[in-house]
Amino acid sequence: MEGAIEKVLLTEEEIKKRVNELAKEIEKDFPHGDLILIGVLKGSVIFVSDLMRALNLKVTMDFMAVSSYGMSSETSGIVRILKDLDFDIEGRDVIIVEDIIDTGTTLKYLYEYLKARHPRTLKICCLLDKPDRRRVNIEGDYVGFKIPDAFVVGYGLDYAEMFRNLPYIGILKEDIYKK
Ligand SMILES: O=P(O)(O)OC[C@H]1O[C@H](OP(=O)(O)OP(=O)(O)O)[C@H](O)[C@@H]1O
Ligand SMILES: Nc1nc2[nH]cnc2c(=O)[nH]1
Repeated sequence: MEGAIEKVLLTEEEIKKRVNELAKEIEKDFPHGDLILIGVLKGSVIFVSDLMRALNLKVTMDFMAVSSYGMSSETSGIVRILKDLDFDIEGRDVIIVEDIIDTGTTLKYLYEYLKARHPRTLKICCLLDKPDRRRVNIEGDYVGFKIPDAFVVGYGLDYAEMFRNLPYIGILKEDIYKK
């Protein structure tokens, strides 16, 4: 698995430190807690688990499953909802937790979809942001790291469902996905 990685972009330690900082920013904005964190499956599963444990607040957790990349390293441009929320979010403070904003297609779609359910507040927390690749206008409220335009894996992020379990974030060698 390690042989497929061109370069380690963010180490386990760097990610941990930044996740703790993001949790502090969220605690400052929502001192009374009672937040709903919505993890976006599958990529955000490790990030949302770590973020939730770093938050010293009352939080509940829900998940949506969406997919637009499938087995590819390029977006299909079509977001498919594979699992919807279990809870009603009307009148609640909600944070969408994502692993990455790339073209922005997934988050833009999700943001509008959830906004229509009338939460009291709706924020976006994403670990990684690739601003150079943006195709639609959407930004994170809490952003872990801005990264260059390269296809990254690890810490939840996959290529064809592999590499999610790497503890760090690495740039995938081009010959793996450009075959
Ligand atoms: O900004 P975008 O260009 O839309 O890309 C971001 C999305 O791509 C990945 O999801 P993917 O469709 O690969 O599903 P996964 O989370 O199950 O890996 C990632 O988890 C984001 O949801
Ligand atoms: N694994 C992975 N998924 C993505 N989805 C959008 N951009 C990326 C990326 O760089 N890596």
